[in-house]
Amino acid sequence: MTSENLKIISLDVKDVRFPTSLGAHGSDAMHKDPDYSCAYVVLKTAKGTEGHGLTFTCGRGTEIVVAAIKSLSELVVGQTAIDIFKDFGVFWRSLTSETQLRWLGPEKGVMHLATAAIINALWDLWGKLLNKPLWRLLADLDPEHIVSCIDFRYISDVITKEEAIEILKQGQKGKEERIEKLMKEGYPAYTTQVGWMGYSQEVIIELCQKYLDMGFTAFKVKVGQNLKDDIKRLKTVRNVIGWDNKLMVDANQVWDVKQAIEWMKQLAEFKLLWIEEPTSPDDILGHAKIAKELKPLGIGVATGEMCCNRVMFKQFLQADAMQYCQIDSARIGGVNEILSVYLMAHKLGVKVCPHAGGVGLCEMVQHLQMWDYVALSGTMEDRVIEYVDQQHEHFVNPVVVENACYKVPKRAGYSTTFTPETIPKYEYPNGTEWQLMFSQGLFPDPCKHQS
Ligand SMILES: C[C@H](O)[C@@H](O)[C@@H](O)[C@H](O)C(=O)O
Ligand SMILES: [Mg+2]
Repeated sequence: MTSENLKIISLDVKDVRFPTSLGAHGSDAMHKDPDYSCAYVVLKTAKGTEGHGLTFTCGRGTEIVVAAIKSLSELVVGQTAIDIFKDFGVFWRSLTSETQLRWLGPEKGVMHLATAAIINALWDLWGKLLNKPLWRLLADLDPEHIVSCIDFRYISDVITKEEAIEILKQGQKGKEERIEKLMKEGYPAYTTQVGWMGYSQEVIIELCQKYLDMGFTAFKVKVGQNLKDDIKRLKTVRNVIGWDNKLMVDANQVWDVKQAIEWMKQLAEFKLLWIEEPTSPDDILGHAKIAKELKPLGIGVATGEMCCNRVMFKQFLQADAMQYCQIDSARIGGVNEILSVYLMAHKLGVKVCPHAGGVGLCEMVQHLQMWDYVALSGTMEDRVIEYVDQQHEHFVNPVVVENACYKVPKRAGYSTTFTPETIPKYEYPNGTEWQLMFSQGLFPDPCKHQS
C-alpha cells in the first residue's frame, strides 16, 4: 500500500433520518418525539477504500451538524490516512483546535458531534484497511500507540501519558484468555427498549415479557414526567420482571437537584440500581450531591450520554458524581477522546456502562466495551452495554445479541456502514420514504413549508 493510495480524496456527508416519533420509540421525559437520525460521513481513499462514521441526532438540527462537518472537511481531505494513524492525537487536536473554528465550541456541542462523526469514520477506515474489527484493532495496538491517539491536554492532572502506558501494559496480561472467553460468551447487555416514555402499559408488559424470554436480566425505564405515572410504570415492570432482575431508571435531565433527590426517594421502593441523568448534564456538583443522598438507598448515579468532553468526564469522576460512566460513541470527539475517558475511569475505579440509545450507537459501543474488557479493565463485573432495538436492519454488519449478550463483531471496521438501500430511502428530505411520508401527511414537507 503506497501512501499515495491512502490519500483521502473525498468526504461526503448525509442527513439521514428515521421516523421513530411515529411509534414513540426513543421517547423520554425531555425528548418526547425523537426521530432517530444521524449525520453520516463517507471518507474515500485514492485506492477506493471507504470509512463510514456517524454522530447521532434526534431529527431537527441534523442539517446543522452536516454543515459543521462540511466546515471541518477541508482539514481531512488531502491528508494521508497512514500519516493520520501514525500520530492520531496530533491530527485529532488539529480538528478540535482549528484556530478559527474552535470558537464555536471548543470541544462541545455541534462542533464536537461533527468531530465525532469524522473521527469515527477514520477509525472505521483504519479497521477496514487492516481488515480488523475495531475492538481487535484497539486490542492489538501497543500501549504507546494507543496513548499517541489521545490528547492529554487538560487531563494530565489526573492521568499522564506515562501512567496510561503503564496501565495499558498491565492490561496486556491475560489478554488472549479474555479474548477467548469473550468469543465464547459475548458481553452482557441490558435493554431500554421496554420502557420508552411514550409506550402504553400494554406495550411495556408485552416487551418486558419478550426481553425476559430472550434472557435479559437488566431493564431500564424512563421516568420524570409525572410521579404517579412513574410509580404505576415501575409497578408494572416489577410485576413482570420480578425482584431479582436489575432495574434502572432514566430521567434525561428533567429535574432540579433537590427535586431529583425527593422524586427518587419516592421511587426507591422499586429497588433501582441507578438513576440516569437526573439533572443538567453539566452540573457536576449537583450530580455529586444527588449521588451522596441516594447512596444510602442503594441507588447509584449514571450519566455521560451528554457529557461534552474529557474535561467534564474528568471532573465527574474526580467528584464522585457518577458511579456509572456512560461514554457515548458519537458525542465526545470520537474514539480518541473516549479512550482517555476509559483510562481515567479505570484509574479512578468507576465502572463504564456505555450509552447506546440511538442510531448506530449499539453497533459502535460494543467494540469499545469489548476492548476495555480485553485490554484495559480486564473485567465485565457489574458492567453492561445498553441495547435498544432500533435501526439495526440498516447496517451491513448489525449487532448480534443472543442470550442477552452482544456477540463479538468479526467484520472489519466499526460496524457503521449503512446498507446500500438506506440512504436513498431515508436521506432527509429527499429520500423516497420521506417523500412518501410527506405525501401521506405524516410529516410536513420542509420544502413546501418554505415556499
Ligand atoms: C432520545 C434518546 O432516545 C434517549 O432517550 C436515549 O438515548 C436514552 O437516554 C438512553 O439512555 O438510551
Ligand atoms: Mg439515557
